Amino acid sequence: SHIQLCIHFSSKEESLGQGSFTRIFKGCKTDIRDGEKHVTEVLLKELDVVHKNCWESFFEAASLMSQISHKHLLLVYGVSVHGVKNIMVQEFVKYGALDLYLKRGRSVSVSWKLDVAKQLASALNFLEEKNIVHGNICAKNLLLAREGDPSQGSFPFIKLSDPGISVVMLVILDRIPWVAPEVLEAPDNMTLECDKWSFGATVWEIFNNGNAPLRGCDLEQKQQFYENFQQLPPSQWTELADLISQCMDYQAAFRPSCRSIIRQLNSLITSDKNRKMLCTFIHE
Ligand SMILES: N#Cc1ccc(Nc2nc(N)cc(-n3cnc(CCO)c3)n2)cc1
Repeated sequence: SHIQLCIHFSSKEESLGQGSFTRIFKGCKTDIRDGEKHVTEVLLKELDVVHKNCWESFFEAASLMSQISHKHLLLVYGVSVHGVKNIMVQEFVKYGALDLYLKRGRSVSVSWKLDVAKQLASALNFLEEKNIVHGNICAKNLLLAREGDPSQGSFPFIKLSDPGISVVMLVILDRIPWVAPEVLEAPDNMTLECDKWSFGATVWEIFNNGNAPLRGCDLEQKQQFYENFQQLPPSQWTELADLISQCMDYQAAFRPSCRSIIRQLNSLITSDKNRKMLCTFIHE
């Protein structure tokens, strides 16, 4: 059914931040259904006017997300074109982008991080089953809907955001080390395996307080990273480091399936529980 979508800026609040070539604002949308008014908080993602030529890619990202629905995929209500303004209307996710949340020094537990990684893996598994490539898996595109408080037994809840402007548009080098190396050769044949590479880089971010891998490296050094088949600095936790390096295998075909990723995450979760039990046991 055609949902009447009339967007109005509740107030043109200052930008909440930005994505690539976009600025984000908080707004609200009013739906009129069977004569009743429903006002919903929304996130307005506005494509910078200077990057208007990317509007196809911007809308491609929006339509990707609106075709499918899954609990860990961001809900995209629609798009609106006002003159030169291209705006994507998304559900407003309470705590925003995960990288900023982690950088703000929130101390979160290992089990919190593993739970987030597992939620991302299940979103990837869902996309893989539909043979849909996301193309921009990274902590900036993970949105935190619930903080979770393990002492209360509640867990975090994340939503995977739209991929944003396609990697072909962006300076591909800017996406190293999230973009799989084979994409540099052929940018338009992104495969499901590319998302597995990005999954590895994103888990690395989650376990490094949201800090971007290769932070501070210039474009030359980023290119060297791939040319020399380098790996990210491994975690002390060998099993975690193994999972990340399996995902970031330079041979796309060797990267693990989503099922294998989820299986390995489950065993990390179990060994983390055992470690905690052992610690409490020893301290008692
Ligand atoms: N302080 C604060 C605060 C900011 C934002 C939100 N909420 C929200 N909801 C969304 N649907 C998308 C995003 N979002 C954030 N950064 C990007 C660009 C990278 O994707 C997208 N943020 C909540 C709190």
